[in-house]
Amino acid sequence: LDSDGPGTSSGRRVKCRGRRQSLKCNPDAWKKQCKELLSLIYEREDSEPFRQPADLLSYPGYQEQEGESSESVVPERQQDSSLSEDYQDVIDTPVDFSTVKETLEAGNYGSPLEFYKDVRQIFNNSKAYTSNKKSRIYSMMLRLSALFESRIKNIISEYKSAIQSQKRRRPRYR
Ligand SMILES: COCCNC(=O)N1CCN(C(=O)c2ccc(C)o2)CC1
Repeated sequence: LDSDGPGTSSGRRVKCRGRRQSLKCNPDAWKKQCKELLSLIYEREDSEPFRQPADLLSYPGYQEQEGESSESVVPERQQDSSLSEDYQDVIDTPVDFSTVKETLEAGNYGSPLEFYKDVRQIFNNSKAYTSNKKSRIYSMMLRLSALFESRIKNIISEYKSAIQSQKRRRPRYR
């Protein structure tokens, strides 16, 4: 954590003086940060397969994209678009970004850790479902997961330090 100016000469980290509104101290800052991260994810084409619940009945196109060439290569899963039953067999907790977005906007996440858990489930489902590490959707998931992990770790560490500084500070009498 970077020092916060003169108050740190004694080596004590003075982090959350004065108003709670400053970014480092506000234990609610994570909500806006997660909304911004979600917008960034939606801007990426890589998120397209993960914005709606998996349903290959409406997206048979994915099976063509799995094979290298267009000839009758057996696509990753069944030849017909029955992936959705198969998908439900394989994946116990289906989740996609539309449900994560709704939960966040409804204020139903108590912390960024709960948000993180749901988003990581999206990626783990894709890992569990893919039978070919070179599949297009799998590579989209890997790129998106790398972006997400690089951004969520600061949101979570700022949240944890804001909570910590809240515990250590003297109780303020109203
Ligand atoms: C436009 O979005 C349609 C809804 N989404 C999906 O249908 N899918 C996204 C989830 N999913 C996979 O992660 C996956 C891994 C490997 C393969 C072949 O698919 C299955 C397909």
